[in-house]
Amino acid sequence: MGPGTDHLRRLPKVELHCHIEGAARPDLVQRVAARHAVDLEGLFDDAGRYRWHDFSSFIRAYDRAAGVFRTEEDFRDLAFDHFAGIAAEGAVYGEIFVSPDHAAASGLSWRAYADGLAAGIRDASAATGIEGRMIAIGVRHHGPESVLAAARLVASQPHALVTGFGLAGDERSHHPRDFAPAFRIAEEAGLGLTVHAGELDGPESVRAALDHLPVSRIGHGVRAIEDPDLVHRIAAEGIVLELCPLSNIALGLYPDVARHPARSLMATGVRITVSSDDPPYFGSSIGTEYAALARDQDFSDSELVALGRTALEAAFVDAPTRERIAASLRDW
Ligand SMILES: Nc1ncnc2[nH]cnc12
Ligand SMILES: [Zn+2]
Repeated sequence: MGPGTDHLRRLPKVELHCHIEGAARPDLVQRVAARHAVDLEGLFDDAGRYRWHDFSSFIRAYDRAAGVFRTEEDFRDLAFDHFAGIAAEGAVYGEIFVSPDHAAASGLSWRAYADGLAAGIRDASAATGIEGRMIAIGVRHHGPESVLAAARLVASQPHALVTGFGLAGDERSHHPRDFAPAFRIAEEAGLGLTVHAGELDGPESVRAALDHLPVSRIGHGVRAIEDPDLVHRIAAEGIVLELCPLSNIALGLYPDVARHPARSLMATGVRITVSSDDPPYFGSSIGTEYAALARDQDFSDSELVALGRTALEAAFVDAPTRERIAASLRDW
């Protein structure tokens, strides 16, 4: 990261968009696989990185690595590793996407899966002071029925640290209106709402999501930049974008950080935040996202802290916790 690394490391950060299964580092996956004698042949390349080359092969590797985690303790270890890691990079608050579908694929109940992850968050909080919450997601390419079942499950079994509901997976499958019933259930359960859009598909996908789903945030949303009217609408409605620049570059949306639309979106009045998405897959981390914007888009310290402030305003967290963390950003 070069000069100023320690300074940037200490700058307080807030992360809204990280998939917990996508945060599983290869060495942790190997350790947990050894517990259960799982064969990992072909999952990693010679340098020990996940092997994938496009969104579909990324999802296949992701699902295979996620399937290694089988017990409540495995998920505790995964959440602890993630939250302790981002705290070491200066994060003071983080949200993770968690997945009822992946819980089921691992042979765990939703309750055991969420309790395991919550134990990891609480242990990391005790060790570092970081706060964390979970957003349950439905997987879009598993279809509307699956997402509806996920919403019903999460709404019928509330968990103190599960404060949001969202939709991830392949944006090119199904129309947002097909998921409106699931979002209505999550909304009635009092959960914060977000949807992945404008990542694998263009601005029309973001517009359809806003037209049909009662969300306050969009996961990515970056390709809204291709439609000035839509950018204006997003700014006017105060919708917060969960930008993930290094993920976008890894998936080939933009050639490099300098040409990522983060600053352009901010300049139009859109409320932006930055996150790592799936760190070991995309060579990202919350710290390197901030450092990349500082280095390649000239974000000043106060602009970087403002990203965290926006993220905290948009966070799916109770008011006292939000206020306590906001105070730590003000003090910096
Ligand atoms: N970048 C991404 N886009 C959509 N769904 C995902 N699930 C995990 N990472 C994702
Ligand atoms: Zn994502």
